[in-house]
Amino acid sequence: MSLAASALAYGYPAREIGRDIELALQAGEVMALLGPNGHGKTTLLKTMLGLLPARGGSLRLDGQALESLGFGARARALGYVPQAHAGTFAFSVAEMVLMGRTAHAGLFAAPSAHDRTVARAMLERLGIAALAERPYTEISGGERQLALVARALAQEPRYIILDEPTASLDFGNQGKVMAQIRRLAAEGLGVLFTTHDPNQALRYADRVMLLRDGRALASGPATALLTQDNLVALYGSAVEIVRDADGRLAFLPG
Ligand SMILES: Nc1ncnc2c1ncn2[C@@H]1O[C@H](COP(=O)(O)OP(=O)(O)OP(=O)(O)O)[C@@H](O)[C@H]1O
Repeated sequence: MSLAASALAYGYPAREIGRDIELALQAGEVMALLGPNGHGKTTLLKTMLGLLPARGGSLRLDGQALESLGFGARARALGYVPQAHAGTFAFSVAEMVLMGRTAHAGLFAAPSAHDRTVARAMLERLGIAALAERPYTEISGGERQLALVARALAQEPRYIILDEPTASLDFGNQGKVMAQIRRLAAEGLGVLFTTHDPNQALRYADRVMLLRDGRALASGPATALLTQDNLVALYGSAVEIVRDADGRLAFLPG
């Protein structure tokens, strides 16, 4: 069971962003994608989700060509947490999360009691049940981010792809969301997330891909690849390293 890219080239109609991507996200594992701003992380995620057409190579979802699957089959399998955005329509947070169930119920079907139970459980899981009746447009950026994670979980996907899931979260909520990510993998989901924090990748990811200029500088076990030399090569700037008495590492920029 995997979401796999082979010789993948990706980008926009008028512009290639990256190529030669070999990636197989297995069920039950957490993979982090790291790279400098503007080097193709979001574009690669959208391509893996089938939201942007691949420019070359292949994508397979549990062995089947991604493009051969209908929208519904893809939506049931792949959950997406985009970067938090302001949102335009004043749906309540509960309604927003319930929309995650449309992959199961169909766009025009009324949500069932089960759909409502799942959506409610995900609000509680993310600690935002108290926001259920608030308009999505009137909650904070971090609260929106938690609601987007709850919506993707309400979909009950087999793989979940998160674009900077902790970017606007406070310290406590960063830990909560990352703990959820590990829990989802323990429950059998494949999890792929982008982050600008190598420490987060080191702590929570099994494997990492280091993306520079749209290509993989390296891909493999997080503990083996997250080294000072690799991070200097990835970001093109100085990286400091600190080590505690037990030998645990942390990276600092500059
Ligand atoms: N719709 C688009 N059409 C054409 N080019 C785009 C489009 N969206 C993004 N780009 C370009 O694609 C490149 C990669 O952008 P992308 O958003 O994938 O980078 P990223 O690594 O996710 O960046 P960040 O860490 O800043 O979020 C950038 O040069 C960006 O300007």
